Parts: sequence; C-alpha cells; structure tokens
Amino acid sequence: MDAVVGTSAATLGGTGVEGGDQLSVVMKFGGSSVSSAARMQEVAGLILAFPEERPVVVLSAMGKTTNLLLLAGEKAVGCGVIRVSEIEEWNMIKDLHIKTVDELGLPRSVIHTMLDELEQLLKGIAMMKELTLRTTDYLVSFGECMSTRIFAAYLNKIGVKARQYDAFDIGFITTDDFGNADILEATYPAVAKRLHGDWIRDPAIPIVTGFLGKGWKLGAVTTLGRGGSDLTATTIGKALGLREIQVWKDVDGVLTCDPNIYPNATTVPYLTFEEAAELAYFGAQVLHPQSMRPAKEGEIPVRVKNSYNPKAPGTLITKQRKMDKVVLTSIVLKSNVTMLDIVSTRMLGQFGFLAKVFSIFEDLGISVDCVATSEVSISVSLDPSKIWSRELIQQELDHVVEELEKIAVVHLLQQRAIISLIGNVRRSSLILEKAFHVLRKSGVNVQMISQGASKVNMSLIVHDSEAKQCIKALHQAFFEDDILTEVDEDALHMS
Ligand SMILES: Nc1ncnc2c1ncn2[C@@H]1O[C@H](COP(=O)(O)OP(=O)(O)O)[C@@H](O)[C@H]1O
Ligand SMILES: N[C@@H](CC(=O)OP(=O)(O)O)C(=O)O
Repeated sequence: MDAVVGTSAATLGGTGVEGGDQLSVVMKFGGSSVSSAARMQEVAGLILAFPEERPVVVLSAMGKTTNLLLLAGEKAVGCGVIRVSEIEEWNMIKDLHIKTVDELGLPRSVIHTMLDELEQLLKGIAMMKELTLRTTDYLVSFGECMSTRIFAAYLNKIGVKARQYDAFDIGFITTDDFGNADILEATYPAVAKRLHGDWIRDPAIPIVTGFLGKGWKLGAVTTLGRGGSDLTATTIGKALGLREIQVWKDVDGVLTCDPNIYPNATTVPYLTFEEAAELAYFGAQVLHPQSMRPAKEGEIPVRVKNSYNPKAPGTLITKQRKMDKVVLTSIVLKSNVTMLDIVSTRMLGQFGFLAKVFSIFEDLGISVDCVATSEVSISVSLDPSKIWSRELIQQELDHVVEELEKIAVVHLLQQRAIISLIGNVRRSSLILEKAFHVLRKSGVNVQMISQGASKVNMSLIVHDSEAKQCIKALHQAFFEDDILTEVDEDALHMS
C-alpha cells in the first residue's frame, strides 16, 4: 500500500486547515473507497497527503450500503413490524457502521440517532406495507448521512478540523423526480454561499453527503440516480469555481473497457468532457451520466483516481485534448436493452409519424438511447437506467407498445446490447471498417448502427448473448494488436 497511509495530522501542519486559503479542490470518494474503518483511515491519509490542497470532501455510502438499504426496504414491506429487527440486510448495515465507529475509536453516539431513525423508518414501511419512491429516497439517504458523520468525526478526532453537511440542507435543490432527480440552477449560488461562508467564518474541511438533494416543490429528500455522488462533486466544483474535481474510485481511472467484462482493460490517460459524458451515458459505470455537465460548464478539469493505488496517474478529463493520434478511446457495453422496431401504417405523413412516436415517449417519460430511421420506419433502443424497479419497466413497455400500435406495427426486441465505440469520429471509416471486420470474423450480426450527435460515439446493437465476446474481440483488435494494419496506417496518414 502507498506511503500516505497512516499519515498523521501532526506531520501535515497541525489541524491541516488554515483560514487564509481558499477551498481549492473537490475530492469525492465512492463506496468502494470508504467501505471499512481501515479504508476511511486510508482516505484520511490521502486527503492529508496534500496539505497544500483545501478540499471539499464528498462521500458515498460505505461499501454496498445503498443496495442493502434498498433490499431492507423491500423486505420490510412484507415482513411485519415485529420481524424488522430480523431483516438480514438491516443487521448488516447496523453491524458495519457500529464496527466502523468502534474501530475508529469514536463514540457510538456519532451514528446512534441515525440508526434509531432508520429502524423506525423500516418499521413504518412494514406497518404501511408499502414503499413509495419518495420513501425509498429517504431510506437510502441514511447511507451517505452515516458515512459522512463517521468520517467527519474521525478527522476531528485525529486533529483535522472537519464539518459534516447533508447536501439537502445546504442548497442542493432538485426536481421532485425521486430516484433520479436533476439538479436545479438555484443550487450553484446556494451551495457556494453556504460552503464559502462557513469556510471564511470558521475554516473546517467540509464533508458533504454525495447523491442527495431536496426536491424544490415537495421539500423531501431526493437522490440523483445510482452513482450520483460524482454529480454532487462536479456540482460543488462548478458552484465554488474550484481548480480541480477529483473522483477517487477502485480502478486506475477510466479504462478502455469494463474490467469486469475483460480484465486486459488499460487506463485511458486523457478524455474530453464530451467523450466522458458519452461513455458514462452509454453505460460505463465508472462515472454518473450527468456528472460531466457541471464540470464542462464550469470548465473544471476532472481527475479520476484510484484510492487503492494513489500513485497511478489516473484519467484527466478536460475541455479539449490532442486528437491527432487517437483512433478508439474506449469500448462500452450496455446490456439487457430493449429495442422497438416501429413501422408506420402510413396513417400519418412522415413528419407527423416521427413527431407522434417521440411524443408518446415523452408522455410516458421514457428515454431513448439510439435511433435509426427511414421514411416509414424507426428503430429505437430504450434506456432502462432511469427506473429503480424491473416490474415498472415491463408495465411501461406494455403501455408504450399499446400507444405506438395506434399508428404503427411494432416489434419488441428484448435482450439486446449496445456496444458503444467512443473515439475519434474523424476516423469513423477506419473504426467501423475494423469493428465490422472483427465482428464478421466472430460471426456476429449487427442489428442496428447509430452515431451520436456528439460525434464521439458510434453504437452497434447486437444480441445480448454475443456482447461480451464482441467486447473482448474488439478490445484485442483495437488496443492489443501491436502493429497497425496497412489500411490503418494509410487512414492515419490521410486524415
Ligand atoms: N470503462 C470503465 N473504466 C473504469 N471502470 C469501469 C468501467 N466500466 C465499468 N467500470 C466499473 O466501475 C467501477 C467504479 O465505479 P463505481 O463502482 O461507481 O466506483 P465508486 O463506488 O468507487 O464511485 C469499477 O470498479 C469498474 O468495475
Ligand atoms: N451510494 C450511492 C451513490 C454513489 O455515488 O455511490 P458510488 O460512488 O459508490 O457509486 C449509490 O450506490 O448509488
């Protein structure tokens, strides 16, 4: 492990907090980085290893706490009030947090009230026998509320002045879309005023809950979609006009593909905001899909780093980068995608047909990933990521097909996968030639092709069962074959 581990506040200049300096960076640590007491100590060491930085720290819930909370909530609906204390996931959450507090030498009072409230909430869900999206967001908020309280208390204990903040109390104003709320513009001045004001008055490292906000109409706790702490970090970066946004993960940066699918993936050293956004949107779990927007608007560089390997340079995401040598940057897979082939019954003209199709999607709140059209037909892939629950997706699908069948013949194709090739579209012919060569050799038939308007992404739709094999073959061809083929060389010289 790296030398920064175990760094004490004393070696870093007392409290590590000086009033005259401005807050300079955001450091966001995901669940994998703060999954235990030992990990929290390492993260504290990491923060203190850069004494010249004045960080705002954003934390996710510890380890898999968000998933455990969701499962505990689902079980509470059906188990009866008396049995809530027996829910396995609730006990795992309780044990993890109490163990962490004990191992860090903190009083249990740091999380006592939170755990009590959480148990009451689970009992309430059991009593009502229902779990609404609003209650689900409140339920999962306990994860971030506890991790930040523990971490702030630990920093204070080792002599580094820190102050805990719940994002929903410091101006993170969102839409009321529980489970996937959008940050509203009013957030930026409000968050800046609060964090900056407190820092000037009484400097202490801010420790902010990731993932959470407050719905503007209902005033209830909202969440920003899975992985939303990245968005919290970039929002704070923009709000305060900071020098850099760091997102610390358990991998060496953004990789050439998902390492769980193909372990030979390597780090991508540089990305543009556009490439990173496209990569995230098309399913690379490493970044939240919306998180690049504030960074891009504020032109604040984002650095993706590995908290388990801090010396690795990571990935730097900026507005522009040198593209002349770039062909392909990363390959992304989105599995379990549903496609619709919609063929007009010609009751409406061409314009009317496309307008009607998209108005149906709008009315039903369904997002579309990829689109391919001809005059009388349109193929689309639907984005399931906005929805928490599988059951709802099926209901929504039935509904959308029913509506579309009023104007078209509709074929529903399930178990498809989108393979997105993020790269230099100035070399699109080269990329597609190589990709199709690889896929043909693998005996894979591409069912749809679509190029994103952002011009950094080409998407191919294949059957789910073939997708992982495709990723492996494409990765080998684009990133592991040492010698460029003649045709590659020619194309590089021509463009
Ligand atoms: N292209 C990719 N580059 C890096 N990681 C990826 C990629 N695609 C998927 N991942 C997965 O994303 C994980 C990191 O994201 P996440 O779980 O959100 O981290 P954290 O919880 O620390 O914020 C990695 O462990 C890796 O398995
Ligand atoms: N805890 C939330 C938010 C988050 O951003 O988590 P992580 O940084 O561990 O992906 C989730 O699991 O979705």
